[in-house]
Formats: sequence, structure tokens, C-alpha cells
Amino acid sequence: MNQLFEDIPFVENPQYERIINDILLQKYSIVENFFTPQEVMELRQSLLEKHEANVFKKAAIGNRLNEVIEKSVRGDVILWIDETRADPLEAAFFAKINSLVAYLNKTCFLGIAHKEFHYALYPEGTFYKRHLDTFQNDDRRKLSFVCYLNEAGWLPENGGELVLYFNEQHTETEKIIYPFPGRVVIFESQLLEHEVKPVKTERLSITGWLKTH
Ligand SMILES: O=C(O)CCC(=O)C(=O)O
Ligand SMILES: [Fe+2]
Repeated sequence: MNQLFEDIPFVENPQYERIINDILLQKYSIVENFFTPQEVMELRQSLLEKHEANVFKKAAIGNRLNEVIEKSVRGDVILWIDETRADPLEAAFFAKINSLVAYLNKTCFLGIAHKEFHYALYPEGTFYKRHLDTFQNDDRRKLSFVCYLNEAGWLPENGGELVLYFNEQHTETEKIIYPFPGRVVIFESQLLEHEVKPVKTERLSITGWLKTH
């Protein structure tokens, strides 16, 4: 028989299945072991080295053609990561992201075709006021992805918690998420307003978006 499609065996991935179920049920998912502790530690070192080399920029609001730096809205500094020029560590980071994206596209027909990721550092005293990620004038953003790179022993008192807001039947509820090292949060970019509460100790992360077309 003439086979049109290759028989690529589909292997169910329990971690990805849990992420998909979480997002379908509650619009977000929290994963504690998406990256290994070693990867998290090395990504933190990489972030800190690049930050010391003064290549981070003040994060802006608005789209990329019309950026405004507004410290009353967000005070973090960021560095976009270019996948085509990724070092081995960043390449390993993107390999895991790409594996998740391939799975999502295959099982959920999400049509993720692009992605953008940046390192982020929130100096003490900074925050990111409540917003929707599509407020960057980019409705191609489907899923927001944050991985926290703080040191082991991060305490809730350090501030910088991510708060997700839910509006159901005219009642607002919130979910508070502490930026513990290695924790990954994935949520629906177009549906969930969220904010980063004021940071009392420098807060490190990689944030990105999985986008259509
Ligand atoms: O760092 C976080 O917890 C969220 C960051 C965020 O909301 C953003 O960069 O759009
Ligand atoms: Fe955001």
C-alpha cells in the first residue's frame, strides 16, 4: 500500500498532558520540574553575566514599533534571546520549548508557529502593574510562559509574586504564584490579566510567548 504518512509513533507525555488539562480547565498550569535544577542554575548564571555586561534594556510597553518606557507600569529590565544565536545552554532551553510546542500543535491543533523569549530582571522596588499580554498589540500571542530563575531558598516575603486574575460570573478571584526557582507558569495570554507585585529582592526569570502565524 502506498503510505502517504510516515508512521511516527505518538508517545503520550504525562507532563505535557497535565499542562494541557490544566490550561483547558483553569487557563493556567504550574510546572515545578520543566527544567532540571542544573539548567535553572546555569540559566541564572547566564542571566546574571549578561546583566553585568550591561546588555539589558529597560522593558517597554506597547508594541515593538511603538515602545514607551513607563516605570509606573513596569520596572523590569530585559534581554531578548535570539534562538538563531543561542549558546548551548539557551539551545537546550529552546529544545524543551520546541518539544512542548510540537506536542501542543499535534494534540491541540494550536498552530503555534512563532515564539519570543527574553530574560527579565526586576530590581528591588519594581513591579509590573496588572495587564493582559496582548496589550502589546499582538493578538498572535496564545500562551505566556514564565520560568523563574531565583536562588534556592526564595521566600514569599521577597515579594514579586505573580497574581493571575479570574472573572467568572461577575466575581473576581485571584491566584497568587510565588516565583520559586525552577517553577514554570504557562497561561492563556489573551484571557488572563495578571501582575507582578512589588519586588523586595532582585527577581530573575525568562518570559516568553508562543504565537500563531
Ligand atoms: O514574571 C512574571 O511573573 C510575569 C511577567 C509578565 O507578566 C510579563 O512579562 O508580561
Ligand atoms: Fe505579562
